[in-house]
Amino acid sequence: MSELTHIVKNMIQDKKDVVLSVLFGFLAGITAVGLFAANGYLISQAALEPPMYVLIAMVAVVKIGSFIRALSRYAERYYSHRATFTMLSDLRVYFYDKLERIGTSLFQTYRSGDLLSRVVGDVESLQNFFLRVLYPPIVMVLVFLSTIVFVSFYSLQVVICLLVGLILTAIIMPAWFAQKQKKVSSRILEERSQLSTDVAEWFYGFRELTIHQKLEEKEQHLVASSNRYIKEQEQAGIQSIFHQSMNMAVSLLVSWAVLAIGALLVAGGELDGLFLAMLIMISFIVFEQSVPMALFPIHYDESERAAKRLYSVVDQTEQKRPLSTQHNQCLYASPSIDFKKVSFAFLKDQRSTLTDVTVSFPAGSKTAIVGPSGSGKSTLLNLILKQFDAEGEILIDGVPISQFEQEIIWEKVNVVLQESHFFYGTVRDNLLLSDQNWTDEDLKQLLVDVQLPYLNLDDPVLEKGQNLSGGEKQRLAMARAIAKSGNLWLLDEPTSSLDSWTEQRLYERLFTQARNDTVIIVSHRLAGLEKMDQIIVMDQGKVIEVGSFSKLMKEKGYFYKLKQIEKSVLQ
Ligand SMILES: Nc1ncnc2c1ncn2[C@@H]1O[C@H](COP(=O)(O)OP(=O)(O)OP(=O)(O)O)[C@@H](O)[C@H]1O
Repeated sequence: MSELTHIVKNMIQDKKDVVLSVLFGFLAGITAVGLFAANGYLISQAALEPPMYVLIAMVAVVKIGSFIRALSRYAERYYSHRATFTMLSDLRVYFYDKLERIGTSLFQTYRSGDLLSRVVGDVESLQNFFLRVLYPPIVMVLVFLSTIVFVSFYSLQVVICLLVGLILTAIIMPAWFAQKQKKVSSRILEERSQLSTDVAEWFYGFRELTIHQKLEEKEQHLVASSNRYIKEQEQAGIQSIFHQSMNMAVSLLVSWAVLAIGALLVAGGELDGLFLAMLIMISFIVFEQSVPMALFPIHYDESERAAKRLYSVVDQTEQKRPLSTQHNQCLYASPSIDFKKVSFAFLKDQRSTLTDVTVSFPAGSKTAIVGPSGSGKSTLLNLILKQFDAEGEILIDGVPISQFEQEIIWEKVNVVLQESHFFYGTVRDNLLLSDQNWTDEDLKQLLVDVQLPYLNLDDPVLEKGQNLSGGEKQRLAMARAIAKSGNLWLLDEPTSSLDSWTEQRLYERLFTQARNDTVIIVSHRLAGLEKMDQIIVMDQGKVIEVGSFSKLMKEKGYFYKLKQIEKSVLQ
């Protein structure tokens, strides 16, 4: 329930639409009852041949009633849908904001398709929360209470009959339907999430599936997933129609009961026959309010599950929120970074990716991190980006990293990771991702500087940079980092696909700009490291050597051996 309470609180911020929906819903319901009551009375009066003006006046009342009912129903739909759309849009923004904070560590727990299904599908499911769960019962109770007060002036027996009908159609039967529907609803959510996950994997892995000739097999799997989802939906559709019909049948039986009770009362002289048709008509229409209650538990259950699934993702972000933001000024200057006994494992109870790492990156220093694949180099950079929480202390300018907003760090860091994403658009669009203030002239010069003089700013870039070579992507990513005005550079093998000549030009450009900045480069290549202030050598998640190039070569340790191997391979 607590998750739905969040959503109710969220909706109450748009109080006006909520109140107007209830108000017009009540007006539409009560005018419908009044209209039918007037019709029933009119029929009975007409049989007694009253003066013409009485009939004309009553027909006029009925006409005005119909008009008010239609207008109120329209206003109710208008305000309730407006409130719903506002709620959905607020929810999307809220969840996007939360997901953005947690970043890539989200994928430790969720597959991308599942996340998509939660953020799109589950938010979509919540549209029924207001439209079918929150306000219709309020309107129903208000209309029923008003009707019962009116009917009590004519017959207490009919009041009891209506109350029994209300309890049956609005409480007992929906509760029974809910039991039956629960399993189906849960299967629908599971199948939707599975389908969404399969579709996402199919798209991401399309090329590999084609090359390994597994496309057809995967397609069949996808079709099977889709068929299961459709079948569950059909099942749910059939059940809900059945439940509505059952509820309607019971409400008609109640009307028959009103007719029988009314007839007995008229025969016994306890009720004026003039009002019998009116009471029957009232019982017909008043259950119009309770028939949709057949679907109330289904929508309630669906909304609750959707809210739970959404908030279970968000709760993670709450736990990871930084403590305070009071030190966010530190990153305006080139920062120093210190790791003190830092250990980290991606998953609990699994082997450590980093173990007792103690290392310093002084302000304005240039550091290279080298070591075999899988030794934890990229993970170390990711910890500086606050992508994950680690044990031990990470300090930026002497302040614990937990006290920095993740966004403040990202804002001030120039990053090139092993894989960079490129968006569908032009070269200009992809460069301006970092800083919108660059002029076309500056951007053209930047392309020349990163050794891409042949690219035009208006050249198209396809989704994920499909029309760019690996080396072009790396140079564009570097240009994007250069276009950003941070003082801390985190570069993870930024030139692994480049030839040595281009690589050297690129580094010249980079070091000219980053003269006073703190630079950390992860590299597999050992050439050109003489210029670095320090080299950190990692192996199996541990820092095994630290020092300048000449110091490490003199010590003839691990780095020296790596260098010898590289030399022998190149000879
Ligand atoms: N998202 C992840 N979830 C679980 N384990 C991961 C994840 N990313 C990396 N690892 C594991 O952590 C270890 C260190 O990975 P990391 O990418 O930091 O190494 P690296 O030294 O940068 O390797 P490379 O030089 O190949 O890029 C590896 O054993 C890897 O399998």
